[in-house]
Amino acid sequence: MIVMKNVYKKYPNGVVASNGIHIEITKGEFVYVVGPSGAGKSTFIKMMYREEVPTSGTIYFNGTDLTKMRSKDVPFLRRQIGVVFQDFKLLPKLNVYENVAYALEVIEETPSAIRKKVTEVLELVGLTQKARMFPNELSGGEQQRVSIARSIVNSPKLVIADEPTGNLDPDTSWEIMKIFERINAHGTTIVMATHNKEIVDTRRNRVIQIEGGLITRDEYEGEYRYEI
Ligand SMILES: Nc1ncnc2c1ncn2[C@@H]1O[C@H](COP(=O)(O)OP(=O)(O)OP(=O)(O)O)[C@@H](O)[C@H]1O
Repeated sequence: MIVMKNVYKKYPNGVVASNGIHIEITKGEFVYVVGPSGAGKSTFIKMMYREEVPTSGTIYFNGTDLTKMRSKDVPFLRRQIGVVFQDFKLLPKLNVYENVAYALEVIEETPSAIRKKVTEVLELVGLTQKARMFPNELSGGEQQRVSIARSIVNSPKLVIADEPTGNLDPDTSWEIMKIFERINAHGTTIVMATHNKEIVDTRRNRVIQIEGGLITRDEYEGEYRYEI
């Protein structure tokens, strides 16, 4: 699904955030990305949905070379990838239903298809009863569930999450984790950057560790451990 070959990324300020990354992530995998702050985790995952472009090297997403992709084709790529952030990034003036529906309206789905899909994903994340509420009326965990619903409403092949439990208490983090596991069980690939040791050590999955812009560990059913 994702293949990175010799990916190097230097920001304009001279910081090298990827220093020769090789990786392959296969359809259906659940992958944690761990490593110390500033290691290059966000840069690594931003390059997967072309939020950042490498300085050199190649990145394939389902056979398409993202480094050669024209800007006009980027929206098409984004429809195949759902993204979840630590700070939710919901639209404050839209209610739960509208926040999720928005992702489909921009791609001009029919109203009946939108209703069907939004209803389904709100059910999946357990927010059917809160569909008419606004983001500021929701708890952090509920807001994150809206943002997950929004990320999957297009039925993406890949969901990328950057510290999705970073702002949540431990119990709520577990609920969010279960939702990601449910999505993964449907065959969707999940790539999740996280600092949550408890989750990584309890729900064992592939662990890719990044330090200083390099992959320093890649283990199946790995632990969280890294030296700070
Ligand atoms: N847009 C940018 N411009 C310049 N430097 C950047 C930019 N984004 C990130 N960096 C730098 O690149 C390095 C890697 O950053 P990145 O955000 O990828 O790390 P991270 O592992 O996700 O960190 P954290 O766990 O703190 O989120 C850091 O030194 C950071 O300051």
